[in-house]
Amino acid sequence: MGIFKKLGWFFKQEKKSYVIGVTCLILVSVLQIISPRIIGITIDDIGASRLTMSILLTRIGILVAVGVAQYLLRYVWRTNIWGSAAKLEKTMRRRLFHHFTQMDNKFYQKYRTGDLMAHATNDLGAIEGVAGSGILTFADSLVNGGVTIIAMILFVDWRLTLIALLPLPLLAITSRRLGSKMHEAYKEDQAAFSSINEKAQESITGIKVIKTFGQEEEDIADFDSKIDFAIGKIKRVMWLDSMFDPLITLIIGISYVLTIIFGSLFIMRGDITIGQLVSFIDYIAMLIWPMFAIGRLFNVLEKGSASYDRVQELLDEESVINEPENPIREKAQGDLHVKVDEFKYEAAEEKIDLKQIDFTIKEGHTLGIVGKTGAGKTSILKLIMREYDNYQGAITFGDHDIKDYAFDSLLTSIGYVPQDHFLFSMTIRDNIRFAVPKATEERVIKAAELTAVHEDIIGMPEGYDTMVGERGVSLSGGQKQRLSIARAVLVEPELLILDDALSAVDAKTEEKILSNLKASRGNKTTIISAHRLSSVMHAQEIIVVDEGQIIERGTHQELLALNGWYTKMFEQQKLESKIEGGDA
Ligand SMILES: Nc1ncnc2c1ncn2[C@@H]1O[C@H](COP(=O)(O)OP(=O)(O)OP(=O)(O)O)[C@@H](O)[C@H]1O
Repeated sequence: MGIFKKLGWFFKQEKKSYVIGVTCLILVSVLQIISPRIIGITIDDIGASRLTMSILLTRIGILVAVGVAQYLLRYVWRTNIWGSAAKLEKTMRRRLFHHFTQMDNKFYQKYRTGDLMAHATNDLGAIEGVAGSGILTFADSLVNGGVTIIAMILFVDWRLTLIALLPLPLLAITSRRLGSKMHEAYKEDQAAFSSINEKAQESITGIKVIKTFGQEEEDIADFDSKIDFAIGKIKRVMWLDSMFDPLITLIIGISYVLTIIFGSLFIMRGDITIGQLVSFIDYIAMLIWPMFAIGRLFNVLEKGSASYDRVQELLDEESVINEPENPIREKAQGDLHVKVDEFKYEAAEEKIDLKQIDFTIKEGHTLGIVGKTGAGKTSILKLIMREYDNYQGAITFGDHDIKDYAFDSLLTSIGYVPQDHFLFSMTIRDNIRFAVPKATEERVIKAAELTAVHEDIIGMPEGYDTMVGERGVSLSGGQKQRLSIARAVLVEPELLILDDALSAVDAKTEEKILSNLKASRGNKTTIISAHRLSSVMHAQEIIVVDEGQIIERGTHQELLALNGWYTKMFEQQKLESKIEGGDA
């Protein structure tokens, strides 16, 4: 029942619909007791030879009117209660999705995609169940059951009612016990479902790797073990659930036996008529559903409650990256100054991921960041994009610290092209104009030309209308990279960040893209992080990062003169491209 309290905010919000719905449910229950009563009276009238045609027709008329009224009332409660339940699902779905969009990297490291998907599907479905079938079964079991019992007392005999209901406490005791077990079992069941979801998502995404390494059998075995585990959990839920139904059948059976034995005695003693006993037996039949409803109610409520707790746990997670109270809403632009004294991904870890990083990029200039893999290049870029706040030092963009800007002001000024590019399941055109959905065709084409991908696109069967993503055309790594750059370039960002974004394009195309960018971006700033030194050669400043620190800095010429890591790499790469027959 705690879930009703947890969802109190929603029931308050939808008070009107629920009052109408539950009132109609009560009226249906009240109308329901009329038919057995009329049948009972009619049987007694037949026994006493009192039944005339006009009485019979009047009673048939009443039965029809009751039937029609029930039909209409049922329609009203259904639309009100089911309609509200759908609203709850929509509200929770939006709340959860909005929360997902607000969360930081740590959140996505903690929760896997499959787990989040399980929350957004199964759990929300179970919560909706409370507002729909939960309320229905709750009202039905209480109202229907209550009204029927009152009818039994009023129209037949209170003693017989008491006798027939003797087995009921058994139901109450068992329901209480099973309820708490069900809550725990369902929580475990949902956690197991999350882990299947995670596994399925990972296996589908990584299917190429699995196949390449011939790990299909192992992956299937792993999946099987997860399914077996989940089935064990589901079985327990079903086992607990299935305890209710036989119990209810048993209780009803005992009630029938008691009714026949004591009802016959009461007739013989002249306390009730045969017609009243017939009505009574009808009323007992009418108690079957409310009793089953109680069983289902516990199931629905415990599932809903466990799911609500799971979803609430996600909603309670707070992002550590937040906007200040009065954020700066002007567009971030100007010189970029990065001064990071120390940064660790995990405060508890000893390893320092960045230290003494200090550089300024003048507005309109280009900075190159190079260094071996794992040196800290991407980490610097992540800090500029405010993915982490827990560093010592300050990063200013224009006149303000990046932490003082509204997210929108800072992030719309930055066009970021990550190493692991991601294209959506939409047309090439929509992928390019993702951040500016209303961009004209000219702007889209210009962005594609700048990034040397236009020719590739028009060579595709449906040109810019070609679908990409999971269900679309297969693109090469280089094409994907160039589309990702086009998407960022179209925004004309104040700061364009290319994070090893040209690694899959050949040296000639890279040169073309870089010179296009240089010519088109005027006084806008660019950061290029790369392994291939030819990507950064023309930058006004290049920093060499190693183990989270800047070990060399200067222009291409200055760095060559240093005769350090940069020079060594440059010579090595020149040799490699000569061997490959390239001309970079
Ligand atoms: N989310 C994270 N949590 C903890 N450590 C991380 C995280 N991301 C990166 N690191 C660590 O920070 C260090 C620097 O990584 P970073 O990705 O910045 O290197 P990089 O120079 O961009 O490497 P590459 O050229 O291979 O992309 C690495 O030791 C890496 O393991």
